[in-house]
Amino acid sequence: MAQDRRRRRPARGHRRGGSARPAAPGPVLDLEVERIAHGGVAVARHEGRVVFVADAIPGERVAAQVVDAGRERFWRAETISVLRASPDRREHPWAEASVDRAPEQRAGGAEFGHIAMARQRELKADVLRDALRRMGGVEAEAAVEPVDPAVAPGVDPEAGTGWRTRVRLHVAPDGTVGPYAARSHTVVPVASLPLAAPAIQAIAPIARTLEGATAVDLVAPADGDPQLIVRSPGDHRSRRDAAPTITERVGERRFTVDRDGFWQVHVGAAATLTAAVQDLVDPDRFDPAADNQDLYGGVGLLAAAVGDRFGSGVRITTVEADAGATEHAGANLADWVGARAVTARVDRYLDELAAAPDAATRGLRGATVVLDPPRSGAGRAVVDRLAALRPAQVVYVACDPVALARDVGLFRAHGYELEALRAFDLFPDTHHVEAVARLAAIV
Ligand SMILES: C[S@@+](CC[C@H](N)C(=O)[O-])C[C@H]1O[C@@H](n2cnc3c(N)ncnc32)[C@H](O)[C@@H]1O
Repeated sequence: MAQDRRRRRPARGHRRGGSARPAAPGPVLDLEVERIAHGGVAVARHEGRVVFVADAIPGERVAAQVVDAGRERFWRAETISVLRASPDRREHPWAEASVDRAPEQRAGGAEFGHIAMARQRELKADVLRDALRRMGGVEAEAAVEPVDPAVAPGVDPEAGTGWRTRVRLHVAPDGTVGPYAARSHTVVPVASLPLAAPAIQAIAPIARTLEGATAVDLVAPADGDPQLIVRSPGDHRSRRDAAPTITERVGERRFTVDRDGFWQVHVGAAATLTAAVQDLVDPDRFDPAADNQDLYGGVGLLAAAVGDRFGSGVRITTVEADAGATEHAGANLADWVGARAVTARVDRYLDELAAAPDAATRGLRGATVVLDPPRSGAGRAVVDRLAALRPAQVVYVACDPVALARDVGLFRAHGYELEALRAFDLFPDTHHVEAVARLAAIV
């Protein structure tokens, strides 16, 4: 039943740029929360209409402020008080992200922090299973595994804190430094950054004002000092300037990475994905002499995982759009004479493979492909091209369950089946989850 408990207060934050907060606030509703949806919001119903409600746990009853009553089919709402708490509700480890604060003052990026860790992982598994059923057409079970403390020293997987090695803070026009509030571009001042690695917590300029800056990037590499980069409107690097680099590590293996380049965010993520890819490549289908591929390869992390698993004779090509990353991949993979790094967009690279003179007889037949696309997934353009080249198996590393599920559906239409699936809690206290799947050519 609709109850006009309280009208929305105007935001008191420090704004930069346009706000994602819609301009049509509605009533405060009393909602029974049903389940979690992709994106971390929960699903409830009000008079037949779906309401997506933030900061609520399935099984709870909450009072929630509707923030976009203008929509016909569904509304969005934010929890303003918990009327019947789930036994899994806990005190948020980040006070500034707590449901006790007004929604417009809640720090973003920790939207699951109010949920006990074990339940966070169950909810992520629910979303993954549901996406695979609806979009991939498969029933698949995968528990979301916490990061093994052995590869993330000092990080307690049951606390969900201290894991982020990359943090972007924003700077408001008055110089206030902080994260954006959830679902907005309002900079929220904070006294701490508990999800960040301790090295980042130690240098984050959250108590300072930085007038004229737009953002601050903080990076804690495995080796060397943490980095603080202040971004300003006129920033640009000459093409002739060498990009600053850092060193990351998985076990004893070192990787050179551009300081601004891509590297997995959780302190234990690179080691976790290395082990997962090594586990999910089916050795019976692996041919070291085939034209194996690491697509969306970054600086070669997962090509190295395959190389370390199958030995120095492995042939593998890592393909990446960012030329700086490919250059590092070439050096990072120097231990394998059969490894090479190519700068290309994956779809165009696959077109070139398909056009090669021996494509029909050889192509990727018998090859193993590691596929680790950005959040939007590989998509039809890449899946159709790749499947036409008939690799024996594809190990798909995915940070978005819905994009993975869509692409699993596309692969299945080409005669591939989902054979194995694991999932990892590489983003504790957020709704994000990483999955690694093996698709094998069946027909
Ligand atoms: C999720 S990251 C994975 C990188 C690497 N596998 C790792 O784990 O470190 C995705 C990578 O794909 C690259 N990328 C994005 N779109 C691409 C495209 N269309 N073709 C090739 N690479 C692309 C990005 O630059 C990024 O390095």
